[in-house]
Amino acid sequence: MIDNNKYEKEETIITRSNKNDFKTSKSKSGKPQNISSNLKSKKYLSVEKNHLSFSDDLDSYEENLTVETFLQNLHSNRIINKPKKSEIRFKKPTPKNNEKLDENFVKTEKSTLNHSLEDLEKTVKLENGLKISNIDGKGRGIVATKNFDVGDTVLVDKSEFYVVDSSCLTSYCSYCLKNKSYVHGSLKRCSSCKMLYYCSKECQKNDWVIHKLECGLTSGGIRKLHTSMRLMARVFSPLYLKEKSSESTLLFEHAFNIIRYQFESHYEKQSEERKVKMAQIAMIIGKDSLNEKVFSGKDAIELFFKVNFNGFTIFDGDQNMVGVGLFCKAFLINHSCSPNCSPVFEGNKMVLKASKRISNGEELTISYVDILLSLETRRDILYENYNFVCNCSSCSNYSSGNLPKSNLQIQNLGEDNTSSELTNSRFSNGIIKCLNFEICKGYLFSSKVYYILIEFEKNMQCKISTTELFKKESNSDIDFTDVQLSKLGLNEQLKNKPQAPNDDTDDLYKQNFEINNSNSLEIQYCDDCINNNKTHTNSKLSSENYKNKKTHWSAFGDVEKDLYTPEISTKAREIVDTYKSCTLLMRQGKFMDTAFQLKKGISFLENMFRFGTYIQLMFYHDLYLCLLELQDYSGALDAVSKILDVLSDLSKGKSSENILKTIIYKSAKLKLQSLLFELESTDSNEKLKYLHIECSDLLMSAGKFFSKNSQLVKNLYENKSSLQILIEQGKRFNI
Ligand SMILES: C[S@@+](CC[C@H](N)C(=O)[O-])C[C@H]1O[C@@H](n2cnc3c(N)ncnc32)[C@H](O)[C@@H]1O
Repeated sequence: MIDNNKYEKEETIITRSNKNDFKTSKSKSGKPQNISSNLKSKKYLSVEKNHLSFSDDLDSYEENLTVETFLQNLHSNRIINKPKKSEIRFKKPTPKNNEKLDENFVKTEKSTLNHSLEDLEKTVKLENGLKISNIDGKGRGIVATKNFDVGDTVLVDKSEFYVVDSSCLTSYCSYCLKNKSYVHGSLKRCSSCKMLYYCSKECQKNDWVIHKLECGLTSGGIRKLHTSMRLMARVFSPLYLKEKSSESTLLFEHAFNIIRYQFESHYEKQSEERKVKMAQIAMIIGKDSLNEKVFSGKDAIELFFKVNFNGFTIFDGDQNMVGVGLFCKAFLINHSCSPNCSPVFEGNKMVLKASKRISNGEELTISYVDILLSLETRRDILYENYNFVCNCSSCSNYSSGNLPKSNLQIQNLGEDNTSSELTNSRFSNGIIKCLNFEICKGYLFSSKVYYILIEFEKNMQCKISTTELFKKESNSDIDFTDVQLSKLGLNEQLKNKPQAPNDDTDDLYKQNFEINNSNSLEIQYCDDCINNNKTHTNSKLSSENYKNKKTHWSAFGDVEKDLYTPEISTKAREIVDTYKSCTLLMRQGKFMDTAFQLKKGISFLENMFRFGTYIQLMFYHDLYLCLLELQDYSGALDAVSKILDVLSDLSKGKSSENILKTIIYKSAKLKLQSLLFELESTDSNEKLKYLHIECSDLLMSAGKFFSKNSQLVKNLYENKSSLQILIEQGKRFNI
């Protein structure tokens, strides 16, 4: 079934005749009939970093379909047997109609959500040291029955149902999830659906049993199934298994039953609109099983919600998002914005590591969202996607107010006076990403603008005139620029100066912000972040700044005055210090040293996640800058936690060379790219010297860890031609 890269050959339309197989039909034109031609989804179940992945953000497929009509039609087999459009256009149900819904369900097996925890434990089979418990206000959860140290593996869980995300199907083997760069030869495409890729025939063969339905749906004409829909097709596959007793089919069935009977669906809490969306998907994917009444309509819809609410984003060793999977133990882990565990993946295997010390009796938690998001944003995501309001310590500490709100709207008035958005939702909490971020890597932010931002965030739009942005302030360690913020209706807001938490910060506010009468405001911003959008390059790597250790990226100056409790501030300082040295070391390519530095500051890890939240709230911009810098190199938190994994493994006498290599490789590659970028725009001798030092550092550090023949080194040297340019340039300047 592997295509052997004959992509150009004519597409085959497959009709499977076995009664268990999925049938596709031909349209008059001879092309596969598109049974979802009315699918109009633009967005689909999104997969976000550190999320349990899904949100059912589908646009409606069939606007007037209701759950009730879906079910009614289902039972009269009208929907399944190719309904006419007119037949499935019904009015929205009244609540009364809704009540009738249940009567229409074909009852299959009852959900076992209410079964005893002991039964669940027998089914799920957790490892020693863990048990399932009811957790107040959260449903079921997993609790430690022994102590775990930071870095310990707490749980290992292999997914039976997972998919490579549609955006990267060509880069990963759909079975073993290996990236193509680690595969001998190229990935081969499934000749049937022409959508999935495999690294070997063996992988394709192993995947076939679970890919079959997905393959049929795809080759049946729905050429571009969403990631989520493909996952759902996979979940349905065990219903079509022929060899009922083989080991793998038993595993699939076991997993399927856990998903079907144990995953939470939040069905009752879902809006009619959402249910309709799921019904539409059920019509497409679960068609046959619904026809054969293996499932009731409600069961099918619920199953889709279950898949929706319980998926994990899978990452590869480089922390790139690969796809989504369902994990039949880990689904029980509840969320906290200050979690004590963090999942890492080896293919479809999740390894849950303790990111904090976990005591006997403590609940295991992971973060379903990016902890660097603002409280408000986290809340929105959690409520929207997982139907709960988080009450963890990070959230409740701040629920009483005094929070910077998100959604600061700042517009950049370009030279031609066209306005364009400067905001970035991820860093919406007062940190404004430069429009040209990919080039500039710049953020507008400073703890000094903290208070003013809070004010601005209250529904107003500010305009920044770029012509005023670039006056440098001399004698400043950090490059600041005076920014003229002309405002829209700001008068009242500015007169009512924002409340600072204490006198010191109030003074700080006074020193830094001047309100003038002409409806404009002088404000100081970190300059390099927004330095001339058009020409700004990666200034953090510029030689001058590097040598003087005072780039705006390494503004490791004093942490600003305490904005919150002394305890938090002290912790923040410690972390800033740790980050400071880590960032520097990492920037120099001294990864081993970075690791040791991190080991020294091991308490950093314990607080890393917790402070992920505080960092942004407090606007300790130095700390945040460090984070960003680390992130630039190798995915910040992930890289750091990986380094720590390495350390903890090393200290247990194990070697995690591969992890370290991956970090180094990725970091090195990124660094190289930045250097080359710099190089292209430089004509200064001085700078070239610096670039060469950087490069040799880079290669030396790479050389420390790689054998010359390793794939990683080969990959790194793929950039050889660019390196060559660098060397040639160096020769010209006698370096
Ligand atoms: C992946 S499941 C976790 C296991 C779940 N408690 C159960 O019993 O199946 C996610 C669901 O658990 C609940 N949950 C997770 N974390 C929570 C938290 N911090 N507070 C309240 N509910 C939470 C929500 O209902 C959420 O949709």
